[in-house]
Amino acid sequence: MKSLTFYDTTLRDGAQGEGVSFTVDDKIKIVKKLDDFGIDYIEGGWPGSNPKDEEFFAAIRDLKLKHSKIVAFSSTKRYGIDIKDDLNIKKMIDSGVDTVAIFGKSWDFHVTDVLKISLDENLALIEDTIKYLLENNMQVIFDAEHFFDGFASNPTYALETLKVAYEAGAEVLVLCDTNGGQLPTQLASTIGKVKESLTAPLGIHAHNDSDVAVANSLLAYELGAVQIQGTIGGIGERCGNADLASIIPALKTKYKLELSNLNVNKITSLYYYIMEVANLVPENNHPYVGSSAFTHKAGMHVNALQKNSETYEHVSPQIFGNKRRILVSELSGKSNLKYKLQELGFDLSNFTKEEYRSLATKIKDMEYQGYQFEGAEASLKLLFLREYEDYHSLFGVEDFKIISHNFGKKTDSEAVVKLKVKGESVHIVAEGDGPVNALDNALRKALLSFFPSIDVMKLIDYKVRVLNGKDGTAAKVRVLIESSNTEQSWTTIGVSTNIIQASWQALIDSFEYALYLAKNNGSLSAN
Ligand SMILES: CC(=O)SCCNC(=O)CCNC(=O)[C@H](O)C(C)(C)COP(=O)(O)OP(=O)(O)OC[C@H]1O[C@@H](n2cnc3c(N)ncnc32)[C@H](O)[C@@H]1OP(=O)(O)O
Ligand SMILES: CC(=O)C(=O)O
Repeated sequence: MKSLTFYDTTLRDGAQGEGVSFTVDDKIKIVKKLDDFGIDYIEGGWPGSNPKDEEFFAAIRDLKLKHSKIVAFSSTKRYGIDIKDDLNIKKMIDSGVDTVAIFGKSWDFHVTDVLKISLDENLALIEDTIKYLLENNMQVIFDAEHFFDGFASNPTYALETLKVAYEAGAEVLVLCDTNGGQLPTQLASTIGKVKESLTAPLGIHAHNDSDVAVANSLLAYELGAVQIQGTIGGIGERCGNADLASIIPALKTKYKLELSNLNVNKITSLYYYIMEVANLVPENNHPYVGSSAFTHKAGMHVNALQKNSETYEHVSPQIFGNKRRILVSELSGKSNLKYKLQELGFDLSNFTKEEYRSLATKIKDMEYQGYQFEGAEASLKLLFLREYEDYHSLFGVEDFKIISHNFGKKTDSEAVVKLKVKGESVHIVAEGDGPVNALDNALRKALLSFFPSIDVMKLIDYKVRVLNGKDGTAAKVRVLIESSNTEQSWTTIGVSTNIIQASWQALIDSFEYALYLAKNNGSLSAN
């Protein structure tokens, strides 16, 4: 094995992360994505561990993969039994794969204190297991568990475990920083010494307990490792594994590797897909692939970026299928406003310097009051339309009232809203589970008879943030409402010391924006 290979263990070591529990279907979906991305090895699980992993290996047999090899994982054989009777080894062979990864003990302390056998007996476990798997036509990857701690404790023995594994027929020896305690300088020094006494192909499997698993993996590559193991998003036991969604982009752009088997431009979507399937919250500030990785807020930065993107981006987002985003906020100058408003579809050719300045001042004043436009682009767009364009809302708001009824343990709310639509006064009453729901129902009911297309609009998220907690129940709140139609979603904002008033503002913006979109795409079927 000479060229660099990527070994993904999201489905095995990733599944050892707290809160992660893949179904068989999840695992198969992830395999398809990893294969499409171009990962060389996908460690599917431990067939001897549980029925789910066993079922996964049965199901995966019929799946035609373009590139990836599926790997089954287990420990070396149990001490004191015939290998033919070792259920883990048997299930591994029966799993139907032709590549297996075996972890064996490389730390003398683990041999004496966990396996409770002699150092030589452990060497025999490694040798016998690998030879037996080869006799059963398997290719064997040897994971030298706790290799770095083992080398620090007893270098001769740690090296001996590698030599035995290699001589028995393992095709790559993976140096594992199982406890994740290695700092880059220690790790580099150990790999250097291993290379002085061994010419076998080496791999790296780094855990992230010291927050340097990515750095350690890149260093190992620099020092000649030909296999990098990791997980997408760095998920895994304790603090996780080396994150392939950082390692691969770094190898592509910093080390200038071709990586022609990998669809590096799909790594952003791969990351979000796996976080979704794993039911984990993606890190927006994840390097290279996070939605904030190329998001710029500071006015000075946005100004410079428009002159040359290299001023504030170390690499280009497009390489990873990510994109640049510009935020508008109290930290904006004219450059942010220009970029964002053009992106929102406005023609700014006649917009003057003074108009930019007055818009920036208005936004800064509103943010001082508690607004936050970076997360509420629909309200920002409406603000611009209302102030600078020949724009009229399709309805006017005259009044609203909320009454809450308490029936023992249950409270229902009733909203009365008065609108002006097409010159007509509309007076509607609607009920809801709470005041915001009642207002939403009343607005919807009032507008539906004039604009039936509003029917497809839904509220999908409602967030409240207290802005000055020290004022207790009199505190100012910021309400963000996310809504969607069949094609897109948008977020609107309201700020007030009255939560109902703040919600009402965000709701009004949300309905107004829905009608604006419908009018622009020709779906505003007015009666
Ligand atoms: C560093 C890593 O991440 S390695 C991967 C670890 N992953 C997992 O453990 C997840 C899957 N594990 C499981 O489902 C279960 O632990 C099983 C089915 C594998 C084993 O379950 P059990 O037979 O009940 O054993 P248990 O988990 O309690 O203990 C592990 C045994 O394996 C032995 N063992 C540990 N490592 C090795 C090894 N490399 N070679 C041989 N035996 C080993 C231990 O000494 C212990 O033996 P003991 O029962 O004589 O003390
Ligand atoms: C094999 C493995 O997962 C480890 O040593 O961390």
